[in-house]
Amino acid sequence: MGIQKTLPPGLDEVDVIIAGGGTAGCVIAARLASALPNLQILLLEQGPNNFEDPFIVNLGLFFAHLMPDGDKGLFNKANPSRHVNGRELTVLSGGCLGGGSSINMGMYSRPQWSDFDGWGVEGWTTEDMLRCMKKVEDYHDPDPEGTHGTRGPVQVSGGLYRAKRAEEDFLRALDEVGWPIVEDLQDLRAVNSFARARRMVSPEGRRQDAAHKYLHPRLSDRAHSNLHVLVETQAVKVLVEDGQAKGVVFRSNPKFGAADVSEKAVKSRKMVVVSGGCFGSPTILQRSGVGPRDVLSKAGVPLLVENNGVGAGYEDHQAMAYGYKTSLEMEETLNGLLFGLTDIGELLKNNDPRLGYNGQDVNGKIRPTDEEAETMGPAFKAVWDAHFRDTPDKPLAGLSLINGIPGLAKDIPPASYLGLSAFSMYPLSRGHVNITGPDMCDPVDFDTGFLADKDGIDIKKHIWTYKKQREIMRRMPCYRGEVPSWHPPFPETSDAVCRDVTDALPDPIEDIVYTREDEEVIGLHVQAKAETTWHSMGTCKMKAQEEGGAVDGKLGVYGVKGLKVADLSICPRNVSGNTCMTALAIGENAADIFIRELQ
Ligand SMILES: Cc1cc2nc3c(=O)[nH]c(=O)nc-3n(C[C@H](O)[C@H](O)[C@H](O)COP(=O)(O)OP(=O)(O)OC[C@H]3O[C@@H](n4cnc5c(N)ncnc54)[C@H](O)[C@@H]3O)c2cc1C
Repeated sequence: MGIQKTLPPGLDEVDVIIAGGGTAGCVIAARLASALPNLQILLLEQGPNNFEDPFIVNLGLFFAHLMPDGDKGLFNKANPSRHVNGRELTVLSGGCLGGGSSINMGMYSRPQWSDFDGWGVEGWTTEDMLRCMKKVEDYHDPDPEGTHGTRGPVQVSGGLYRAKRAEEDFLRALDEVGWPIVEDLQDLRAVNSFARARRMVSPEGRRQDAAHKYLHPRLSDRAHSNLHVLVETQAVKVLVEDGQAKGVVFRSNPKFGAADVSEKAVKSRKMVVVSGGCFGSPTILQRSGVGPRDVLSKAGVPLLVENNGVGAGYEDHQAMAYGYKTSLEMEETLNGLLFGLTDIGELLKNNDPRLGYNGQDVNGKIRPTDEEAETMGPAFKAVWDAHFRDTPDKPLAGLSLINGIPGLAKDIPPASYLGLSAFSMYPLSRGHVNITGPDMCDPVDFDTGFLADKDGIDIKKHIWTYKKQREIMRRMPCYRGEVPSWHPPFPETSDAVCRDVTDALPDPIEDIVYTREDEEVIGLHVQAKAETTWHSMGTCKMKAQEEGGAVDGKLGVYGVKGLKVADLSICPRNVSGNTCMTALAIGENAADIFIRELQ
């Protein structure tokens, strides 16, 4: 049937239903359809098709999806929280075919070696996941450690464009501060180092989303008549009968103007895979009657299977972004696009190389020394000893040089800014994603949990990172000061106060000395400004049920036969990297597991 918006007559029963056509979902649907040609595979995606959409295939237009009126993303609104100054954060997630991989910034990043091994689940070791990542990748750059794949569908390259002056300035500053620059930051081992960034783009600059790389080729090759895709179709709930998944209740998504939005059912003979991402998966399960007793009772959904792991333990990499003034020319940066001054039509007409550029040229993963950790107080030291000291590959923070103001800047005039984004790799704080009623349109009770850990350790991590990143930026030859609204408001009397400079800082450049009061100012600024990195995960964790897990090592939902979850919601613990490659690798590993079970 290919891609449709309504289920064609005669297709009211299939073998496998995949609810959610995002990053992992597309991989699973494609792999199952190829490996099991005798099985009918149906993929349901709540958002629109993404095929050849210029705002998707051109990575450089990613910022359009951040706009509040974007129709390819889902804007998940969190509850107000005192831990982030009472703000109601909005966390964007993928909302079209290809999910997050269709709208993300395409930054290529992978976890550290200790991450997957640390999950402690058979079949999900780092060796297992490295095999899956290699299966995903077609890596175009030097690979000194031999950890990358070259035969997978997803091309990884530098693309066509780099902002050379900012990149070289930043590398020079890194050298001055003493951070090593390595060839490959993503070899699963590199830490306390930086590298030129790679992107999930082809060498010609085309985005490598999961739908274009896995799904669309199979839908057009005439060899996969068993693969069916319904877009603009919401999976409302899984039909669970006698402890077994029997099908899915769905409806056309009213957001796209369908005339008939009544609920219908499609049956599955063998398996239902929920792959709705960190927000979609727990809410689909809870509407199905699978979840914590109190949540379902409050929402008025009859409890079929008590499963306390569904919806609990939400996490993200909490991010800070810092803006800097520079002597760069406007056209050496992406600020023209970010401030809406560049004519996108012209870029498209001229096939401008910046269309394949995500504005990130250098990335790093950094951690303090044991001695530095010691100076950050006994509570920090306890966390350090428990989570970091014996895993020396684990960074505390990820840094990226951003070739423009790192966000939607309404409060400052257009100019040639640079940004530095710094995110916390393993935050301690946790939130939740729960339904409040039985219907698709009932609001979701979403708590990010950001910065809510009892000893303020997540804030301390950002304070340490703030100081480190600023010392790099101050040493860039093009540095001309900080953008005050994108920095803590240090008092005039402080060494750390933000000032414009008319030239590069003269040598020797001394590190800023921060007082305790300055650190408090940074901490308050973090609470006022911390944002999502869009790396939501962990709301259906794969771990023992008595430890709060929702699914087992074969991704089976505890208490329901034939029901699986496969996306970033299954991550039992965080990973130190941007999460798209992890989601793709989860899709590959899940597909292998399901194929073995379905054969
Ligand atoms: C703006 C943004 C920028 C990012 N930048 C980067 C980056 O540069 N590098 C990187 O590595 N990672 C990045 N990420 C993160 C990465 O893309 C995601 O973590 C990853 O794609 C998530 O994969 P997933 O399979 O878990 O979920 P998704 O890809 O979100 O898939 C879930 C799918 O399920 C669908 N769905 C949800 N509910 C339902 C329902 N009820 N019925 C039917 N369908 C449903 C959704 O529409 C979606 O398509 C970014 C993410 C975003 C949003």
